[in-house]
Amino acid sequence: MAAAGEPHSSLYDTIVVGAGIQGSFTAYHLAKRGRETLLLEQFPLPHSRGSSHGQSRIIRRAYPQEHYAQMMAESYRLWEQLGAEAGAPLYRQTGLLVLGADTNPEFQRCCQTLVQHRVPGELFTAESLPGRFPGIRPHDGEAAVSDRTAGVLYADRALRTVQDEFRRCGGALHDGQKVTDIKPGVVVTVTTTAGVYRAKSLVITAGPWANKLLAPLRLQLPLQTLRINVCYWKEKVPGAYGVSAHFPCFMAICAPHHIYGLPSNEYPGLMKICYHSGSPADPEEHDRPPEASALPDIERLRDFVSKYLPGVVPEPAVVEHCMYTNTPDEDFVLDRHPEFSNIIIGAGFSGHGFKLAPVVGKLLSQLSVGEEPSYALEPFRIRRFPAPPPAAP
Ligand SMILES: Cc1cc2nc3c(=O)[nH]c(=O)nc-3n(C[C@H](O)[C@H](O)[C@H](O)COP(=O)(O)OP(=O)(O)OC[C@H]3O[C@@H](n4cnc5c(N)ncnc54)[C@H](O)[C@@H]3O)c2cc1C
Ligand SMILES: O=C(O)[C@@H]1CCCCN1
Repeated sequence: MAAAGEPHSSLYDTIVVGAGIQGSFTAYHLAKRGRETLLLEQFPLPHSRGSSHGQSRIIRRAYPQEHYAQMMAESYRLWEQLGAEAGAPLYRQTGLLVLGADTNPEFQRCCQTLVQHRVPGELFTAESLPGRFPGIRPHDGEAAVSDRTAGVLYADRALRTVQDEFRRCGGALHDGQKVTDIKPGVVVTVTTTAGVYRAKSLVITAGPWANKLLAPLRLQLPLQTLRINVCYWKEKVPGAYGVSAHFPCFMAICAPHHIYGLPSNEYPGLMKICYHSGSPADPEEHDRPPEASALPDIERLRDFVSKYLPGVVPEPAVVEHCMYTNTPDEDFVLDRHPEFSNIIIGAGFSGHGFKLAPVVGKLLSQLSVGEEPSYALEPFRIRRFPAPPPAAP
């Protein structure tokens, strides 16, 4: 086994490009199995220009799609295991409320998966909900279902922990090295701004930069990169919507996009409440201030806060930024490159991939060693997208 951080072979089993949560988990699973693994990251770590930074993410089993609800059972176990290995918990159970019109099909599918998977929780009507959670004011015809297993992942800590554990298992992590060229073949050659590396397989988990890396490999996925405003809102009474007051996470099924919130914790007195969409942006422009036309999301959030959360000031107190990489159906891409079978792609996590990263990493590691994946990968195949029209002559 290699000493921490030191490759001892010029030919790696696998190179993973991108040390966000998906690449870091993939590398961790590989190193844990004794594979010689190199994880490459373009920016010095930690950084906040991709999708995996920040203190919090929701973890939940309340999913309308069966395939995610199923994967989440294992994901919880793997998060628990990683926390135990590192000696620090990686999430806090707070519960989650899914709020929606009781006739909404997505709301009903969430209820069904929770029942099918025997997830502990309760169903509330618009009348019964305020008795239990006085901070939320639902409207007539709305209902809520709780997922008691849900909570808040400590995202920054989780990312650092999985990278530390990867190194502890003998993996090499080179940050501040941008991959500038990939030569496919039985042995893949990867050139960075600092060196040339070779491996038997390559995993690309480049977040919003995925299509930039795939273009020279003659592949473009239908990905849309969005800049998301991450908004924090002031509680009128500090702590009233806090984890200590047992306020849960929530996900409101609204059209055209959901609104979700996390109890106050990371910034005392501030609740994180966000819109599940943003404005199209190139990841290189992540830090550019938004144009006025990019703010309808904040208007929608103000309206939601004033209608549903009477104890929260309807004006964002802090706005940070993060990137989504969306597929048209918001399902992930977990697949082999159609031409180069030893190049594996993990992309399009569509704003909901953090909680699933332990399982995603396992699946990508299985694909890269040529093993049968533990879950059916049909929902995640590249071929579900219509082929792009041929380029004009
Ligand atoms: C505001 C917001 C809220 C979210 N909320 C939730 C939530 O509550 N629950 C949940 O489960 N998920 C949530 N998500 C989604 C989740 O955070 C993402 O799905 C996940 O972080 C995606 O990780 P990634 O590794 O694919 O991408 P990234 O974190 O972007 O990682 C990709 C990495 O690749 C590197 N890279 C790119 N190109 C190169 C190159 N050429 N050479 C070397 N390195 C390269 C990048 O620098 C980057 O570090 C949220 C996302 C956002 C933005
Ligand atoms: O993955 C999640 O749980 C959050 C909340 C809902 C919208 C997407 N992101």
